[in-house]
Amino acid sequence: MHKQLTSTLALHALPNSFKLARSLNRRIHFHLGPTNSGKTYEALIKLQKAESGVYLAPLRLLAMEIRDRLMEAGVPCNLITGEERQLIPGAKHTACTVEMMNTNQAVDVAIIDEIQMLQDESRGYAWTTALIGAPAKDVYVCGANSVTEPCLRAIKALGEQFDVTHLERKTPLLLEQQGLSGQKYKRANLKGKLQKGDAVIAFSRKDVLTLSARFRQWGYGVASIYGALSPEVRRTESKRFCEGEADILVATDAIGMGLNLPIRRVIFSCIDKFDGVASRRINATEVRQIGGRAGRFGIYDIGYISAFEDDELIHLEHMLTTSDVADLKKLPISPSFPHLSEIANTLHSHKISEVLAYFAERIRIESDLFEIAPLQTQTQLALLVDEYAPTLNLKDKFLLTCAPVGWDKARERDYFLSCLDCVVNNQKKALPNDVSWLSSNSPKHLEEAEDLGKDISLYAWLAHKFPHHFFELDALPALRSKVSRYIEAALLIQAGYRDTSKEMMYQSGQF
Ligand SMILES: Nc1ncnc2c1ncn2[C@@H]1O[C@H](COP(=O)(O)OP(=O)(O)OP(=O)(O)O)[C@@H](O)[C@H]1O
Repeated sequence: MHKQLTSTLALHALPNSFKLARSLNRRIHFHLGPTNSGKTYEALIKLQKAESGVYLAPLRLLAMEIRDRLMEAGVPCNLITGEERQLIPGAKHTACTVEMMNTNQAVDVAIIDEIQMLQDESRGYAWTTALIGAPAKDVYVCGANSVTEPCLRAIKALGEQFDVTHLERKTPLLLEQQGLSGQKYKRANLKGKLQKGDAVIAFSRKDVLTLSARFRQWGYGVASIYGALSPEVRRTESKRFCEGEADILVATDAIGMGLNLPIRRVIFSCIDKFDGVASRRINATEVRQIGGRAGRFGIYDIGYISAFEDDELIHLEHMLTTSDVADLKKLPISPSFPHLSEIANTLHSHKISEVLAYFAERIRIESDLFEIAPLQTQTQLALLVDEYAPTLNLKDKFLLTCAPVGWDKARERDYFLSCLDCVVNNQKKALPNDVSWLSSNSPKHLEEAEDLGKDISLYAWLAHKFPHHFFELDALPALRSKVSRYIEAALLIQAGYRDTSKEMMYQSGQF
């Protein structure tokens, strides 16, 4: 049965399923290089001048930034993400998140940004689809040089024309000789060492808030950016830093992609990051991507990287000099609904988790170019969907497994389940409540507000897939904006926590 299924699914023939792309005689231009090398800048000029085009973004934030940029340049541009469709009459340009690419609409120029995201376990497959299926005569592929080899092999196998431009950083990047706090970390040693244009990097929300509050007490204007903040809030915070209202930026690696920030020096407050399983040292890609943000071209002549402690600089130096070429031999692909439907028919199963598990574990493709992506997140959501919505049809179940939900976060999962309940019982679901504290001046609901922001995002996503059940899309922007305003105000006065994780480790003698 397995063999028969594999040949029916014909995954190795994936490129042929993008008929429009195959018919366009595409030329692929690889613009590869480190951060701040101008690789996106050059491609954006081509996009702007083209009759029609699409920009494929890794984040909603970046899609918004590019849409604004094109509009400011007088080029009407649509914005399409999982959460919104802002269509401008007559627009021939679109900025969208990579998963929203329209494979049936030919354009002159497409930009695929941050191609190194092919390495991302849950979303990498979307970059494969973009690379193989973007329906444009000229496709600009921008990003780090870390995944070039499997991309080039795929393009050569397609027989398409390509060129590769390696770009260099536009400003030098220097590692400082001493950590801010010297040999051993002491909180008091940092005082007076920070300068305007510094970005202090921490790897948890708690540390970002604690350091932000402390630096504010020391008299600095501070902007804060971390993953749980919506793109709207991140943009406001980044604007405060860009316009000089904030002297210092405190951020997680959420600044690694997508924002043009006038950073003079990136300072790592620690070099360990919890990656969901364990704490580990930050790797070469992370150090380059985050540290490389220093020395924005046109603003600073040199970018600097530093750390709190001298010893941490040794690791940073090592990461800046070792190769960051990824161990990615083949491009990840994930199943489309017709694939899964085929498997479901063969297995006589109505369970999406069973079908996905079969795909992930049993389907092997004989291809030098492609391999099945790890489908862990989707499979976990599928288990929830089968348990709580067993009667839904397979197509709806499949859609729900693609929802942007952190299945391992209890609160996010609970909200998702409450939405699922409405779909399965054919009920309507209102937007989350406009709670009274959103109108208050107290920062104590900051975390709740971040959670509310995530629920609103999921609601928006569902409203585009199941508009009958999630019917309040029109009221959503006002609530979203109220939540953002609350968070922005709270960030300016929040008190943080007593100690950072590094300080707690020192106190507990773990160093
Ligand atoms: N030739 C140029 N003339 C003027 N400004 C430029 C030029 N090239 C790049 N820049 C500016 O330098 C900055 C970095 O450029 P760009 O965003 O293209 O870099 P990148 O290599 O894509 O890096 P990142 O990964 O950080 O986005 C941007 O602010 C961009 O506007």
